[in-house]
Amino acid sequence: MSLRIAFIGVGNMASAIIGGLVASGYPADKICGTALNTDSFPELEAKFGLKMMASNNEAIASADIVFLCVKPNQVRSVLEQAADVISSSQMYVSVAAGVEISSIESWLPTPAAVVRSMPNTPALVMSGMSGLVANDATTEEQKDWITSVFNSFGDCVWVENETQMHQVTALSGSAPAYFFRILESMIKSGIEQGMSEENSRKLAAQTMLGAAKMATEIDDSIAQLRVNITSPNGTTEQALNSLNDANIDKVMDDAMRACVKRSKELASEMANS
Ligand SMILES: NC(=O)C1=CN([C@@H]2O[C@H](COP(=O)(O)OP(=O)(O)OC[C@H]3O[C@@H](n4cnc5c(N)ncnc54)[C@H](O)[C@@H]3O)[C@@H](O)[C@H]2O)C=CC1
Ligand SMILES: O=C(O)[C@@H]1CCC=N1
Repeated sequence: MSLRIAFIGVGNMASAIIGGLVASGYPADKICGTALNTDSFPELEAKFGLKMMASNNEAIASADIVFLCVKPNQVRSVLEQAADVISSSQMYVSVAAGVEISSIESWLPTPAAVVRSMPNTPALVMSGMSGLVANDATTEEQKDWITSVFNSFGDCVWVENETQMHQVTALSGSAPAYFFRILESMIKSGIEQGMSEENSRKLAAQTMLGAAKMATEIDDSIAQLRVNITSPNGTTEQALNSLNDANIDKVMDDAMRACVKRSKELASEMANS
């Protein structure tokens, strides 16, 4: 029997997860969701087949598993307002960046299984990547169930300790945006050099997909995959020299560290809210 799932805050991230779940065959009649904008309900119901509800508490009361998909600063009020309908037999799964398990535990009226996740939007196209960590109340069976849910829209890893969720955020949660930013620059340059936007986008984006497939499916080191393309004194070497001159390692390290820094700030803001 499929467990009943409530998604509190159906926006970008919840839509991506729900889309993956439904596409993988999870029965949509076991899924409900809430959002502030009730005008979006007909479209969401038509798209996913789930039931949208105006009341978080009704949705939470009806569920075995509650996905907390509101913005980080909303998690506390959602849980505190639902105190009367929360039970210790439910499992709470948060996607909120920077919100620590101990904060969620302190906002729940009763001890319960809590999983903290950091998914990413490629879940929309079944290519998501998520980091997961659970509290001690979460059983191995519940973890297996969560693994299968997160695998339904991509892949996932359980991290060794919760602190590593900051690095997960930098490596995968926020990272699709870095790759989109790089694509934007490549496409812009292609257009400025006379290519159509359509061809520039197709050439660059399909190449990013192909490179990612090679990086995930071929056992060679990433450096070796790069070397295989780089003929001595050829075209690639010139492009890589330009990236190295711009100190690409430092650019990416700075970006990752800025992401981790904000994730830590969010965690302490949420813990003290
Ligand atoms: N967008 C992303 O790439 C990722 C987002 N996240 C996390 O996912 C969470 C949601 O982010 P997005 O989906 O991007 O935001 P979003 O703004 O697209 O969605 C949030 C949804 O929550 C609803 N909402 C707000 N307050 C509510 C309340 N009190 N009760 C019920 N619904 C409420 C809004 O109507 C909206 O539908 C955040 O905590 C974020 O940290 C995590 C990983 C990746
Ligand atoms: O930017 C954010 O805060 C969220 C978390 C990871 C991706 N988006």
